[in-house]
Amino acid sequence: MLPTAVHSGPPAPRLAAGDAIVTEGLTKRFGEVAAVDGVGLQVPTGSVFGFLGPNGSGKTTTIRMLLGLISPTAGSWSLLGREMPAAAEAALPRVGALVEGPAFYPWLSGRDNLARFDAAVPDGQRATRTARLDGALARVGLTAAAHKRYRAYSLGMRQRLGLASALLRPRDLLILDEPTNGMDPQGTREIRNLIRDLASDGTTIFLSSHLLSEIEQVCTHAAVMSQGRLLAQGTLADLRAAGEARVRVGVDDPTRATGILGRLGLRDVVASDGHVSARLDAGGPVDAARCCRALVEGGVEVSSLATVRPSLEDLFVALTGEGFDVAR
Ligand SMILES: Nc1ncnc2c1ncn2[C@@H]1O[C@H](COP(=O)(O)OP(=O)(O)OP(=O)(O)O)[C@@H](O)[C@H]1O
Repeated sequence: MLPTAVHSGPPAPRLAAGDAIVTEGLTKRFGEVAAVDGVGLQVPTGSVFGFLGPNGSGKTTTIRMLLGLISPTAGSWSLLGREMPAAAEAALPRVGALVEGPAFYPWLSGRDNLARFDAAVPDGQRATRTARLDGALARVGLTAAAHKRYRAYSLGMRQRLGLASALLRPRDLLILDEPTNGMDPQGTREIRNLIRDLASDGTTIFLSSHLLSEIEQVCTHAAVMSQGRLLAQGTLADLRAAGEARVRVGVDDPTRATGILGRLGLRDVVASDGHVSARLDAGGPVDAARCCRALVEGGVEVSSLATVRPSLEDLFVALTGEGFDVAR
């Protein structure tokens, strides 16, 4: 899927059978504020899809609409190929979610809390409950701490118990809102490994984050939100490739080199200590080899040559006009 950089109304994506989530023109207004504004998401089945955006950009509101927790003001969406909200009863049992942390009782153990959740699900057969609880606890690495009271759990353990509650049934899609928010590096690593684990079993995972590093480490795809609007989406590789490349050449005479590259028609030519760099327009007539040839023919000594692509961070800052937290 090619990245779509969208600045004036996102195109409505085609409804593809292979997509776990599709939204078209999804919009939520709170009074005058458009918290989510015409969002068209396309989340391929089997992807680990990062929903990235600064605080307040509309991620949680989008997720709450996807899950039917609030109604959109406009737009439509489907989960696992089923039109929502009409097919909620068929689709939602196959969707696990972690939004705003489930309410657990502090004085009950993790396992007892989970048992309460399991008992509340209509198809939770009693005879198989023990196996379900043990399976979910094992999945999130809480077997040893299963009988500890919830109030003694670390933030990471609490978050993992939340995930366990989402995993009591086999799921085709997991929707996780900021699953590592507020966690220390160790807890973050644990959740990240768990996500990789779940994804390797074929579960589609849609997770929101305001941390670019989170998305880069675990996701195959990403979408970027800013002020309620979807600015871009695609595979991480496609998003990276969408940024404009620059050629950077080590030279003995940057001033002369600047003139030569300018005459070639390159834009944004910048000379710095021992180097000259310029923008390489994608598909344009001038590539790095041609730059090098022109410089040498013009009497400039070339000591190094590199094509530099902007990082994802550069791209996202350019799209949103805001800095992202790139590390915790
Ligand atoms: N119930 C509500 N009533 C009024 N405004 C709301 C409501 N819920 C969200 N908003 C507003 O909608 C915008 C988007 O909020 P949202 O929580 O979806 O963003 P977010 O990207 O998830 O940010 P964060 O990571 O901080 O939760 C914000 O301006 C927020 O104040």
